[in-house]
Amino acid sequence: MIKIEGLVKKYQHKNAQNKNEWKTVVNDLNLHIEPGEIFGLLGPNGAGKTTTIRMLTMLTQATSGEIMYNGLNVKHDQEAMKALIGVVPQQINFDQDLTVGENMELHARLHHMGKENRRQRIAELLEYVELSDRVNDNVRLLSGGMKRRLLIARALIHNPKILFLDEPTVALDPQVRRRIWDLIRRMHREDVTVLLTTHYIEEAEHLCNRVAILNKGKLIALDSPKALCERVGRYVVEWDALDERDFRFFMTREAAAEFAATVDAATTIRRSNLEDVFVELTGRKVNV
Ligand SMILES: Nc1ncnc2c1ncn2[C@@H]1O[C@H](COP(=O)(O)OP(=O)(O)OP(=O)(O)O)[C@@H](O)[C@H]1O
Repeated sequence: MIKIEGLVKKYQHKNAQNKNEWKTVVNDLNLHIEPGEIFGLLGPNGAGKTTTIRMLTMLTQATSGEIMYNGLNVKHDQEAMKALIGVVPQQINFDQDLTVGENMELHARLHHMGKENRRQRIAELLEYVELSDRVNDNVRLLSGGMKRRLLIARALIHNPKILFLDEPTVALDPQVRRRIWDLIRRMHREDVTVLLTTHYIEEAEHLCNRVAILNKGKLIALDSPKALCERVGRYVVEWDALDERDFRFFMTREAAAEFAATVDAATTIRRSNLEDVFVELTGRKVNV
């Protein structure tokens, strides 16, 4: 179980008058994530997702608040916690002069793994992410999707129980994205708790058991994707109004169809999605 209580992060920055002031980028975040969940932090650019992951993975210190993993506290048990977690960063950060196998080896040594254990685990993980045949290639030769898969393999080297992925499929094409999703689902089946950030609505809908929507550092909604969609209405009627697309939500397809029949324009009826939830809650889209 991951327990996040009253988490706050403030950064100092210069305001328009060139004076130092504090900006709160994560604002009193409270979350409990159950073992075995795939949990998504969803929000637009600048919502505070990466900063939250950085605090959870001990890359930056919280200004205040508590983070606990299975009863261990980030402030006091860093070494034990590092053994428990794996991190897939947003930036691809391999040693560019090394091969696929050497990058894995380096990481395994950082985790103080013995020689035989390293050899076995690296072979097993490269097979897992379907990169065994690239073991002797320089990492520069890998495609974007292969690099992401290798980042995942590297993060799993020490058998972590919790895996953090920051925008795991950013800039990948849809087919490659689906392959990464399969990999994440497979880890989930193998009892790894997954916490990922994304600004892809579809990713959150397909993968996550629960989603926390962040906006300007604040938690604005928390539930399963289905329950969040039901909160606004299961169906949407859309039509072209004067200079924009207008829409209304309904709980049943029948109610949506009944309303659509009264609209003096061509209408579309569709299921609601997390993008609709986001627009309803914040008045803006996730992907802008
Ligand atoms: N080291 C820093 N110093 C000052 N401000 C920062 C720092 N890191 C992040 N911020 C600010 O904190 C806010 C939240 O950034 P963060 O990267 O956590 O958002 P995000 O939701 O992950 O967005 P993205 O999808 O763009 O990564 C932004 O306004 C950003 O400019």
